[in-house]
Amino acid sequence: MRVLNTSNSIANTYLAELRNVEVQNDRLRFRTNLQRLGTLMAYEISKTLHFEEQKIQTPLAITTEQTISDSIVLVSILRAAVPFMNGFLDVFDHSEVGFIGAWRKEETENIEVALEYSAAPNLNGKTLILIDPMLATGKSLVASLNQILKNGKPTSIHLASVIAAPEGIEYLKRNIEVDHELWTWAVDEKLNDKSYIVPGLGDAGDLSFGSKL
Ligand SMILES: O=P(O)(O)OC[C@H]1O[C@H](OP(=O)(O)OP(=O)(O)O)[C@H](O)[C@@H]1O
Ligand SMILES: O=c1cc[nH]c(=O)[nH]1
Ligand SMILES: [Mg+2]
Repeated sequence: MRVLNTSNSIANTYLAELRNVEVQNDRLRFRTNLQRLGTLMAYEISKTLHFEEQKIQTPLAITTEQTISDSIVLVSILRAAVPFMNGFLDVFDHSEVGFIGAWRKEETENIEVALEYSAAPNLNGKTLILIDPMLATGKSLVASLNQILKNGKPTSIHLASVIAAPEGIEYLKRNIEVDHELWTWAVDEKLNDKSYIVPGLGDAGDLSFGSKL
């Protein structure tokens, strides 16, 4: 697991604004901060990918650069992952993109996750980045990963989160057998009796897009 928010950087300011109940009134800022954290995390992940030398003709001469050789597939878990995913897509602009519709059926200590929509490309030989900003119980992420792996065998798997609860991290350890790397900006204290992350930030989907029926 890589927790990125361990040193001072502008990411702390974005995260602070995301958590701040007053700043949260500005939905555009909330989505923008998720997107910025997606951009910065994508940059950090890029440092762990594979590179190959590419010959480039500039207007003046031929030179070489090391460019990423991975075929990246971004898969985002609706809804809350959409703004966070947009940051990844800004960085990995040639990626293929998939979506999974997962939602927590009732918000209790023992939530169940419903999977209703799945659209993703073939994953054989690809680098999969599965994106969901909130890792609470971990059930959405595990159910989505199991679903998406029906599309093939990626070469590597990155799970991208903004805030993770210790309970969710444990759940991933117990329920994901394939090799993967979990990335997060913060590990919070715990879950409450409705399986919300504390201190967390509230409901990321509602804060991004409004409440649902
Ligand atoms: O780790 P878990 O306990 O599964 O919780 C995390 C999930 O909860 C939220 O989804 P939600 O069901 O609220 O849907 P939304 O994104 O549409 O709001 C969030 O977007 C994650 O997908
Ligand atoms: O704290 C939480 C837990 C799940 N989903 C959210 O959006 N927030
Ligand atoms: Mg929600």
